[in-house]
Amino acid sequence: MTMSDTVVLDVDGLRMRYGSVDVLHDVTFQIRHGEVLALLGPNGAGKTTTIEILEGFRARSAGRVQVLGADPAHGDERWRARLGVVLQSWRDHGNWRVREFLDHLGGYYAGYATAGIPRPWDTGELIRTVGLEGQAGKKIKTLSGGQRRRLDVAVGIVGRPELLFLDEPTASFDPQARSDFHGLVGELVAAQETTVLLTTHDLHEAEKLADRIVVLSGGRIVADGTAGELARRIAGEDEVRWLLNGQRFVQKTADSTRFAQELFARYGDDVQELEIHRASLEQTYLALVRQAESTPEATR
Ligand SMILES: Nc1ncnc2c1ncn2[C@@H]1O[C@H](COP(=O)(O)OP(=O)(O)OP(=O)(O)O)[C@@H](O)[C@H]1O
Repeated sequence: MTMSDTVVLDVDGLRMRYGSVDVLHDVTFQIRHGEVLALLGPNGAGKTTTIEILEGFRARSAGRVQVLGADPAHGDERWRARLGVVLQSWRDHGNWRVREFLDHLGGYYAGYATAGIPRPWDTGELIRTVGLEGQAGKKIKTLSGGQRRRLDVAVGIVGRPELLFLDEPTASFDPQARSDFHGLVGELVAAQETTVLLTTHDLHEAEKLADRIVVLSGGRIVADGTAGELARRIAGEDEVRWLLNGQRFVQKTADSTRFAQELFARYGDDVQELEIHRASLEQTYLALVRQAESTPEATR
């Protein structure tokens, strides 16, 4: 995947209030072309609200938002054709057959093709890409859960979106379907250079797919960086364990690679059973959320 410096999504000081309750406070982040960004956060943190504002489905209370160069509150059809949204699961159109349904939806995008981006995606090629060749002639209502999710993805990308929104894409997937889906998104990003904004509660998914992670807690961004950067900042140090002349040692260090090099330089083959434990994204995430939740409102 190539990431460029072009900012495709720019959120600055975003606020959202439902009635008298503020649910987003001064949310600021950017996404660059070709980047996969995972938006993480506990239930009620404001992820779906943020995504809906960015998609143009919900009006914000304040702040500046630019998505593919336009304000989503005023995005026209041409702008919308450049976005892809993978919804929770396609329940309608059960009597349509997979190929005719995708053909039909693709028709909406034909007028929005550009010199660089042929729209829509050729239906046969799209069906192969999402792995539904065997179901192309079947009615949607006869598809299994995993096959439906593949269809959801096909619906989301039929217009070859420049920016793809995935809101909890693998919730309720079995491990095989989840793994297939991750492969599919990885291929899409690599081949099409699509930019992706993903929300998930699955930290392995975030670690696997995302170049960058933004953590939202109580409507505020509490962290923004790569999984490695967040781990180093929050969990701090790696733990190195080894056995030397029959004795066990444990050492915390900020630079475990250098520590191990020095250990071998000093003791050579006498160092045995070396283990390096890095903080997992899960530990980091839980620490971040705990820290945010224990900070008094007035000091944030
Ligand atoms: N239409 C609405 N009217 C009033 N309050 C709402 C509305 N939609 C969401 N909220 C509130 O806004 C807050 C943020 O909700 P949101 O759905 O954006 O969170 P989330 O991070 O997506 O949560 P989850 O992980 O549970 O999906 C919550 O406190 C929720 O109760």
